Amino acid sequence: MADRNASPTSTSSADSCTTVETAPQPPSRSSSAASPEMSTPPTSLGDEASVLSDPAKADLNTEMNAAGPVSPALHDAAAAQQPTPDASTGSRRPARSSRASVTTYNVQILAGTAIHTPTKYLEKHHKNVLHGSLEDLRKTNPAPSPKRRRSMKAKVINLDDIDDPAEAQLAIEAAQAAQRRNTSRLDLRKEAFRNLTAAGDAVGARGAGILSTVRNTVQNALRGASALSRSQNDQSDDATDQEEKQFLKPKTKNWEHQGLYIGQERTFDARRKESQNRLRGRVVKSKESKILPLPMFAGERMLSGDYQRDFKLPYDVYNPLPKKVKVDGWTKLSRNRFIGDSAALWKREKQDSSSCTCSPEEGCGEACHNRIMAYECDETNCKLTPEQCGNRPFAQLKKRAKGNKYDYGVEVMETPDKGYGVRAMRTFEPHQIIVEYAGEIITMEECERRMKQVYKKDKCYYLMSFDNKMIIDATRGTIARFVNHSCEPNCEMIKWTVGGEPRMALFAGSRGIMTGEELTYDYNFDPFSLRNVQKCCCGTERCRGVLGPKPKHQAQPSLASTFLTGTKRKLQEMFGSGSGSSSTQSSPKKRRLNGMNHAALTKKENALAQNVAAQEKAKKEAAEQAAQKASRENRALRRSSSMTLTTHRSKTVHTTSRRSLPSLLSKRQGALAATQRTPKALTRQLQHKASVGSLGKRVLTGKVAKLSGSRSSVLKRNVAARKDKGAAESMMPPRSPTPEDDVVMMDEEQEDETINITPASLRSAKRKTLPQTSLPFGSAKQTARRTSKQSATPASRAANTDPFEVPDSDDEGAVVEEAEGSEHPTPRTKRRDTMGTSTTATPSSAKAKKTPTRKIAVGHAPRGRKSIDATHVWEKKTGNVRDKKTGRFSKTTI
Ligand SMILES: C[S@@+](CC[C@H](N)C(=O)[O-])C[C@H]1O[C@@H](n2cnc3c(N)ncnc32)[C@H](O)[C@@H]1O
Repeated sequence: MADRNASPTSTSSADSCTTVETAPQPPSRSSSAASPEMSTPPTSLGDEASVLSDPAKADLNTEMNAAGPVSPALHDAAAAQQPTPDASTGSRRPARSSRASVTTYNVQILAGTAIHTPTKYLEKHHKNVLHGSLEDLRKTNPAPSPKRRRSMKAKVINLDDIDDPAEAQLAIEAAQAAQRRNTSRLDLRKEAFRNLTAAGDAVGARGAGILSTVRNTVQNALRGASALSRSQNDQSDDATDQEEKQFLKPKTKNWEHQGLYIGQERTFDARRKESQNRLRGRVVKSKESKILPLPMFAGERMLSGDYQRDFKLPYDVYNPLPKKVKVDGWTKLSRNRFIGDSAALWKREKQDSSSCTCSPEEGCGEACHNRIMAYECDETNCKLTPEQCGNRPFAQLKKRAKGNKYDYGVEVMETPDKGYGVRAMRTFEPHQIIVEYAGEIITMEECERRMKQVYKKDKCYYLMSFDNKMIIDATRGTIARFVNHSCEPNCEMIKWTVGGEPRMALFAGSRGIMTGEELTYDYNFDPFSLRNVQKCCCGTERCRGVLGPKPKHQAQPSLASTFLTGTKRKLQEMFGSGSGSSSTQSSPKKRRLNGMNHAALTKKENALAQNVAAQEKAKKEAAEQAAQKASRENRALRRSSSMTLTTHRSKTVHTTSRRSLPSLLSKRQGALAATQRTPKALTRQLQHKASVGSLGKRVLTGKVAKLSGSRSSVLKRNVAARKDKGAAESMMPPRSPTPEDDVVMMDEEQEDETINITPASLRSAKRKTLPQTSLPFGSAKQTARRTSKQSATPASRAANTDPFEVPDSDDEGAVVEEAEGSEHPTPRTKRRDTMGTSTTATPSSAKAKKTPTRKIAVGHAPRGRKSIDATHVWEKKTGNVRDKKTGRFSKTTI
């Protein structure tokens, strides 16, 4: 070991393999150079103690300064003094480290792939091999400051000064590393200088002058280079310090410096797609002024108009959920799946063959037929390409699902009081599709079974009624199942037909959706039983308090609906007085209401019930108001009935004018026609009217008689009575029909029709009345003729007889009628029908006979006026002029 220690000191890093040359040893020390141990330098830290214990090595000083590398000349000299292994004796090749002149390279270092931290510096290594962990070392010897480190570099470190062997080792390694850094470049320069000197020697005195100039230049350059190198070193140290500082400092967000509009041009519209914004930005960019106006002039402008703009918050500002929410017990399905019998029972309706006729310019926009009907366009029903067509929301959704999560655009979130919810991760345009509501399609029976058995303890239900009386159960379904209810929602759940199949999806409302908004829609929730009524926590201004059904739209009460609300049945419904009646029992809605009433009484302390009670109260108040209104109407009805009936009894016609009577009669016929359709309803109505008095009873008898078969007898009697008094009547001053008259008639008719009238039927009736205005007079006349010939029964003909008209024997089969309720009588064409009785008809009335529902519109003045116009047109067209006295038409001969 002693001999080995006497070998030329060279330390090598196991990892770097770079030979570090140290000062040459005096020859005396290399006396035992031939010793084989000499060529075995300490290669492991295990040898460290022996190395450091060697006095020869302990004396060794390592130069650490930048100019430290030994010149090759010196190096060569030293090499010359080095004992060479005895060729004769040395059967062994000397160790590589002993060949001081040989420079070894580490390919990893040269390639830059070397690991920076040699194993020996690693914590574990130090712990095991050295004295304690690096951490402890660091504590006892705190790292020098960068300044001190620099000064240390300039110093020659005497290893004797270092007590701690580990630190000594580190110092040596650091010195070697520093030397390595500096030598490579400087060695090249020195090499160049040496070559020049050698060249000068070679060329002799002649070229010495030139070469000395060159040498001076090189020397200067070298000096500059070394200065540069030093400054570079300093700079690199500074850069390292900077880096360290950067590393320690927490990262700052861009938006903290640049504001909420970061990356958003002035033209940015948060509701548009990124691509659209980019496109828009490119167009408008050139116009934008880069200089901001002074605030004193711009304040108002910036607060309003074009300058007011939405911004998009960076995701990490609004995202309070850094972690993805994991929902237990949710099996994700991405499309509908039939369960049990549902597949067999499902009626696959063929999609209507209607196709849109949009042009590429229109691009299936708002006016697209398919869009209006909530049909998705595809190649079978739209001739545009997918790129041109703007009505393929489900296809769009499919494409989005393949993109990243921001394309998909929704994520589950946790709400404070509603459990999970769904939030937008992007903006959505108004009415843009967001996510499909898909799940298991089950039958009603299966739904009931699941409710009773599987979900009986659940508080959240994911059931939604679907097409074909089926239910979508999204307990296993898409993320749409988590969308919560709101009384003022920002989305809508809409059923679409896609490729002939119905599908449900959530669409953005008319306001669009901003990034980060919670998505909601109105559940219009049917709780099935009071036990399921849930308190609503939507927190909106118009919150209904419970997850209950939507209140019916409070439309402006039309004249017809006003009368509808006045009927007995409606009143009974509202007051619930007829709770024992079959009609009340049969209505599930009413059953629910009654149930809710009962529960509200029993659960006094329950806040939920209070809400329900409040709703009930509001409903009752509304009903009371309606009742008051109805009683006013009833009074009017009584007055009017008694007036009309009085005239009948006393056989004096002094309350109806010549003009109004026919219309009155035709209205009665309308009522009669209605009674034929709904005898039960009439009976109820008559029972109600019976309470009016004895006169009412007469009417009641009469009407019941009609029901039993002799429906026209009463009218005939009345007509006869009127005929008797025709002359007297014609003398009477004509009385314009009062609103009360109209009320009576409308009420009668409405009451008769009540059972069958729905808002839809009203609408359809309205629609049916409209075309008459555009009906060509001639065709109407023909229709009327046809109608009178084909459908008029003797009874109806009798009923239609105008008591004030003298039958005209000349015009056989003509139909004559006066516009009902018209203030201006329509010129009448009077024809005798085959039975010898005359009927009246206008274009409109002719049609009315075909469509009895039009009786609802009896008494509308505009119809009369329009008929007049039509007659005039006909007169003009045909050249026939009506004789006002006879009412006949004759050809004008001018
Ligand atoms: C279809 S789930 C919606 C997702 C549900 N929040 C969850 O955590 O799974 C319907 C249930 O959510 C709750 N919910 C939805 N909207 C609510 C609201 N506005 N107020 C209170 N609860 C609500 C009710 O419990 C309801 O039965």
